[in-house]
Amino acid sequence: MRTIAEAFDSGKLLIPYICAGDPNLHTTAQIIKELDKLGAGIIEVGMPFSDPLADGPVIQAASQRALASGTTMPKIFKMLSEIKGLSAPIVLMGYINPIMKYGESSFVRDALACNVSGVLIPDLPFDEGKEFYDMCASEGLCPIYMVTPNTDDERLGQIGRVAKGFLYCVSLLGITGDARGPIDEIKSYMESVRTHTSVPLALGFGIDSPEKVKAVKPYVDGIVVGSAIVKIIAEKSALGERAIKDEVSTFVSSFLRALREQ
Ligand SMILES: O=P(O)(O)OC[C@@H](O)[C@@H](O)c1c[nH]c2ccccc12
Repeated sequence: MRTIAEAFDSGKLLIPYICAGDPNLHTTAQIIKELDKLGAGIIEVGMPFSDPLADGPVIQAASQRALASGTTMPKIFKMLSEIKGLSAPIVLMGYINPIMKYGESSFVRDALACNVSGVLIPDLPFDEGKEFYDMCASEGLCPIYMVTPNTDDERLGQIGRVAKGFLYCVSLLGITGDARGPIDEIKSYMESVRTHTSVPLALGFGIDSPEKVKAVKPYVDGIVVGSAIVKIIAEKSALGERAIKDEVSTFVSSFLRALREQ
């Protein structure tokens, strides 16, 4: 498996997000392997939570389905530990409550044991989470920080200096799956973030078509696509694992083509 830095060295990355356990963990493992095979640069794996406040209706519903199918953190770790030979690094996305319940240091230890490269916690701001994030960084698990179009220069500077792996630039003030993203001023937004950090910049929220990929790719190093993929998984769920995998594959391939086309 590559490191996050090695992944970005290979070019601009597509970073698909899926929710672990939606519709079940066996299917999640198959989708992860398929995304890796297609050329996903990094794979963001969400840990379902009952109250996912940064998420829009599509990912909220996925979280509910995943919890209903019996998904827990130990089972997610087990699923990840059984996948061999991935080249895309895995970033775990989750809310702080379940991580605290699991135990912060156990979480870091178990994530590293199944080769997780980074962790993204939308409800733990970098200053409040300093102790936890420092522990992650010193153990070799990249804390992935988020910035938004209204993060001021002082804070951008503070975050930019300590950022590890990549910086997650939220494309608008909103929640996941917001089709209005990204904001019109995307060029100046990304240029301004870039003056504050040396790590690669990934843009996410509301990027739901190959056209949007083409529009933003000059300014970014990576593009996160979540709700658009999760929607397909939901739509194909009743048809079974094979149908989900095929449909996700076709869809993600069109995004990869848009990213790679000159
Ligand atoms: O769903 P979108 O709009 O494509 O945005 C990516 C997003 O899903 C993924 O990165 C993510 C899922 N849940 C989150 C919570 C906070 C931040 C980011 C996320």
